[in-house]
Amino acid sequence: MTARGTREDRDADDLDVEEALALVNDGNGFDRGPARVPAAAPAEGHEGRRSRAHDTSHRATPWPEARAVAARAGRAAGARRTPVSVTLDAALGLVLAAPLTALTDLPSFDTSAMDGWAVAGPGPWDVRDEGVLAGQTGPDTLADGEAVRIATGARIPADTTAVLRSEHGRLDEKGRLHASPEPSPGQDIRPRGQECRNGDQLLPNGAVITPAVLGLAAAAGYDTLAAVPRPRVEVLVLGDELLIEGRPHDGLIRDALGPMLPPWLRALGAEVVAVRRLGDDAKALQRAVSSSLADLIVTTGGTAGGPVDHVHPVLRRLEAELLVDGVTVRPGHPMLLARLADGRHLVGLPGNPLAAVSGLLTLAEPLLGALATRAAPEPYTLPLRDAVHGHPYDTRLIPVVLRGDAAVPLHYNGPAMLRGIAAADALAVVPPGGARAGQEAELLDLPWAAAGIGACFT
Ligand SMILES: Nc1nc2c(c(=O)[nH]1)N[C@H]1C(S)=C(S)[C@@H](COP(=O)(O)OP(=O)(O)OC[C@H]3O[C@@H](n4cnc5c(N)ncnc54)[C@H](O)[C@@H]3O)O[C@H]1N2
Ligand code: MOO
Repeated sequence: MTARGTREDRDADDLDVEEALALVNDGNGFDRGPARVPAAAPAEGHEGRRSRAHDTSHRATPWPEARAVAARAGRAAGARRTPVSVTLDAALGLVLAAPLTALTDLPSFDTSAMDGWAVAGPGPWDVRDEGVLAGQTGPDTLADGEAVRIATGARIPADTTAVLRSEHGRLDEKGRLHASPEPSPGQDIRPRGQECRNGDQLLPNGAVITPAVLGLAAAAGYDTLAAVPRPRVEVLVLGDELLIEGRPHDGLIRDALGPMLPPWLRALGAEVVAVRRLGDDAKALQRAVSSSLADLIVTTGGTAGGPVDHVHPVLRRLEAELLVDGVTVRPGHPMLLARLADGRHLVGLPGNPLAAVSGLLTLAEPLLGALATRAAPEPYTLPLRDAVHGHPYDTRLIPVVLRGDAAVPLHYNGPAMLRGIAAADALAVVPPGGARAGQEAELLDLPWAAAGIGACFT
C-alpha cells in the first residue's frame, strides 16, 4: 500500500486545519504521550455495555470481508445491467460500456500548428492575396514559390512544404516573403492522423469518463457515449422521533441522515431517485421496499432488535437473503446487506449517524462502485499521528484529517456524533486492539476530500 492523497503544501491551509482540529479536539487535546495501545479499551460510546457484535459474533461478518461481499454482490448485479447511450453532458463519472474508438482521423486534415504562412518550395515566396483562418477553406494547392497567410488550426493547402511562423518571416518592399531561419520541410504542420486514425481504439471498455475523456470523445466525433448507467438508489429514512426542521424538542431530534445521505450517495456515483421518510411503520416499509424500482434501497435506523426496529422482520417477510447481517466494526456494527428476491439490494444503515456513515463506506460504497463497474480505489495507508484506542474484537473507523504525511485522529467520533466526520478528510481503519502513534493505518477517503466539493457532485 502506498501513501497518496496527502496534502503536502499546506501553508495556506494550515490555519484551516488548525481551526478544524481545535474545534473537534478541544478540551481533551491530543494524546501526545508515549505510544501505547490500550488493550481491550471499549470504543467511545460503548462503555459499560456488552458488545452486541460480540454476543452475535457467530454471524457478524469481519469488516474486510463485509466490503468484499458487498463488492461481489455489486459485480454480479452489475454484469446484468444494460448499457445506455448518454449525451456527453450527462456522461461525467460514468464508465464506458464499449471501447472509445476514433470516428475520424485526428487531426482530420493536415493542420497548421502556428500562425504564419504556408510556403511551398524554397523562399523567397510570392504571397497570395487570400489568407486561411481556422475553419475556412483556403487555396487547394500552392505552387512552388508561393506562400499564403495561415492561422493556427487552419487546413494546409496541398503541396505546402512547411509553415513559416510569423516571427520568422519578413515582407520586403515588393511584398515578397523572406524567412530567417528557413523552415525545415514539414515544420509546424500537424499531419492528418498524427494522433489517431479512424477506427483506432483510444480508450478501453471500462474507462471512467473524466472531463478529459469527454474532451477526447468530442474531438473524436462523438455526440453520445455507451456507458454503464448510474445505479439508482432510493433512501428510506425510518424513525418516528425525527424532525425535518427546527430545533430538537420533547425527545424529538432532527433527521441528520435525510440531508446527508443523498449528496453523499451522488458523490459515490449514484442517482438518488427518492428520499422517503416512513417513520416506524413496518407496513409502510414493506410496501416501500417491495414497490421500489431502485437498484439499491438504503434504509436508515431500525436495524437493531428494539421494539420498532422493523428492518429484519420486513426482510424476513420479503424472503430476502441476508448477505451481511452485522459487521465487526465500530461504529455501525448492526449494518446489513440483503439481496431481495428479485435480485435488487438493500443496505440497512444503523440509525446512529456516524454508524450510518460507517455502513455507507463499508457496504454501500463497494456495492455502488461494482454496480457502476468502476474499479475499486487502490487501498493506501498513512501513519497515525496519535495512538487510537481499539475495540477488543472489532475494527474501528475513526475520522482523521490528513496533515503532511500523517493522519491526525479526531475526537467526537462516537456513533451518534457527526462533529468529527464533518471536519475530516478520511476515515482511518483501526484494527482490533487499537493502533500506536506512528502505526500505518488504511484510509478511506471521503469523496469530496480528494476531488473538491464541486468535482465529485456531478
Ligand atoms: N440492546 C442493544 N441495543 C442497541 C445495540 C445493541 O448492540 N444492543 N446497538 C446499538 C447500536 S451500536 C446502534 S448503531 C443502534 C442501531 O440501531 P438502529 O439501526 O435500530 O437505529 P435506531 O434505533 O432507529 O436509532 C439509533 C439512534 O440513532 C438515531 N437516529 C435514527 N435515525 C436518525 C436520523 N435519520 N438522524 C439522526 N439520528 C437518527 C435515533 O434517534 C437513535 O438515537 O442500536 C443501538 N442499540
Ligand atoms: O456502534 Mo453503533 O453501530 O452505535 O454505532
